Amino acid sequence: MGLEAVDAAFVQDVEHRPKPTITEAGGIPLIDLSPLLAGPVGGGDDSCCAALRGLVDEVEAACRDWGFFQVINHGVPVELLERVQSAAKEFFALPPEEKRRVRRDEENPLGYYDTEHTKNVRDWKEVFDFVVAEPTFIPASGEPGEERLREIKNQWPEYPSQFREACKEYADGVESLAFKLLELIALTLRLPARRLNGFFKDSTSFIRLNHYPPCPSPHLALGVGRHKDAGALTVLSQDEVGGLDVKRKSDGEWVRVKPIPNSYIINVGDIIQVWSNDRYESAEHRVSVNSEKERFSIPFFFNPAHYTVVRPLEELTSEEDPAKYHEYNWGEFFTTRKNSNYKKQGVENIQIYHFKKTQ
Ligand SMILES: O=C(O)CCC(=O)C(=O)O
Ligand SMILES: [Fe+2]
Repeated sequence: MGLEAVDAAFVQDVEHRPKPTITEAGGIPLIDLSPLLAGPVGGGDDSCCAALRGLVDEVEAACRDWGFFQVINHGVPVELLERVQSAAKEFFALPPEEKRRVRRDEENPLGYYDTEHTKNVRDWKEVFDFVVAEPTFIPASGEPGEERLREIKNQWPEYPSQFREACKEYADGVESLAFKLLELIALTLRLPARRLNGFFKDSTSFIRLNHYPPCPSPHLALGVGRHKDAGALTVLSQDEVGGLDVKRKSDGEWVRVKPIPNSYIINVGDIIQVWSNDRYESAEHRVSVNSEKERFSIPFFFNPAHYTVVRPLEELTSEEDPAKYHEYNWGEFFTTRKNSNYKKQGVENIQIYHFKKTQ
């Protein structure tokens, strides 16, 4: 990033700065997905069912108590991850002018950038974003009732030469894991396994390659400021350095997610919070940086089609348990959030609680 000392734009307000010591999150559930390797979530013979039921119970408790869990035996081939990790490392090691050839701008939100703001404070990171589905459409503006669409296009760098292929193959692998998790979550809500799949037909899912360079003032800045993920689910791979902190629901303490080789970190996003009418809550999280080691991570943001109207599922609401949210259009939300993260603004950006009904 070419910055020696921390520029004021990166400095967090005192109450949001990371403490010098942090608790390791021993309690974050670790879930073994091997019962899923046998076949589709909804089908299967009786021998798989006891294991699948056990798995559904574990996922339910994790979504309810944490909004976060880690999975192993997830079925994504490790070679796909290794290939995209080395492509990301090589890309971020390129000279700034080379990376800027695929820089995002106000027109196209995809590609390289190092100027993201979370809640109006600049993040200590550089990223490369690409969408999984080609073409991907979003509303032309975040204005309510906008009918014009705009295609957002991937921008691929010339170097490293295997970058595009590695990204695309990884996207396919991690997307199939996301669908399995979605089906498991549907089962935890006592819905048919495939109840939520249709929302992802024209998905706006995207993958972000994150690079957090060593930071001279890790007690003042954050790699990503505290936030909740706006989409349905996030499937994250982090390297061995560590730095992801989750706000523990039980006591509001920030706890560090321990890196586990060849695992994924899964978190419920705002859309599942709304669909489930608050049975599950998206957990607040952030990324701390350190002065010695750079860190790489790769989240897959599993997002529905832009035209999805997000509202509590009718199966999960009743007269006694009415919808806790006003409905909203996902494309509008997504476009508004993308625009506001691009530069510092005077006001808070769009948040899910803005749609909460007053009780
Ligand atoms: O780098 C990480 O571990 C998490 C990043 C994150 O939370 C995000 O990009 O939304
Ligand atoms: Fe996040």
